[in-house]
Amino acid sequence: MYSKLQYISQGETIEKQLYNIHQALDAGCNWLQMRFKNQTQKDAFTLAEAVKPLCEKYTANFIVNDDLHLTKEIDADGIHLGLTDTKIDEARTFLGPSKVIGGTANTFEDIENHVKNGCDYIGLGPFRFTNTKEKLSPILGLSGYFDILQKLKKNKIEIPVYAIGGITLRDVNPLMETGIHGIAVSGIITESDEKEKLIQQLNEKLYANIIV
Ligand SMILES: Cc1ncc(COP(=O)(O)OP(=O)(O)O)c(N)n1
Ligand SMILES: Cc1ncsc1CCOP(=O)(O)O
Ligand SMILES: [Mg+2]
Repeated sequence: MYSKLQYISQGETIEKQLYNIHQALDAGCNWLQMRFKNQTQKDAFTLAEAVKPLCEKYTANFIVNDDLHLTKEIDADGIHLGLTDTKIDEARTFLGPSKVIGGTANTFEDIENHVKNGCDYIGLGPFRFTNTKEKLSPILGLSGYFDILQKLKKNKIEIPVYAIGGITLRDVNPLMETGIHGIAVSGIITESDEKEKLIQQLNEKLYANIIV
């Protein structure tokens, strides 16, 4: 089963990224998306080369944001692609069946298309405004998730959906009630002074109804 908590990395330098990633893994994250925007290919590769063994050490899934060639070159576990990034079907052809491919969605139709094109999970958002990303799609709010998840159920479309965008601890219960699989967060973990405690609290809520 896909982990219910994804950590999306932050940091403007290789050092800051590595620090944030290491801290998040050490505090208990087991799904990492390396998001290193506006960088040279060389720096992105250098960071990915350091992140790969770290994720292996912590047995965390290593997902690369945006960069198809880097995903293949570094042999990451997968990639996350947005609505204006490489198309999901092209990525599937390029990466093969074993890599995880995630796709961003803002509407039910986005999810329908992604599923048709071989996507493995959806990042649905934004839930609310966030400073972590520029040029946000329309904010969904709780009612947006509720409507889209209801439509998925009605149309018998099954794919893990992650809520994303400005999510805090107290949003987890109401979001999970809409039928999402989990959450993808960046700011709350990066900025927390008590990461281990926060991740434990998030996981308690995310896995509350799972019987092992
Ligand atoms: C899990 C998850 N969901 C959505 C996004 C956003 O992807 P995208 O729209 O391509 O924006 P950037 O992250 O590339 O700025 C994501 N990264 N992860
Ligand atoms: C990458 C991305 N895509 C939509 S919102 C977002 C940022 C999520 O980060 P945060 O949890 O800090 O709002
Ligand atoms: Mg993108």
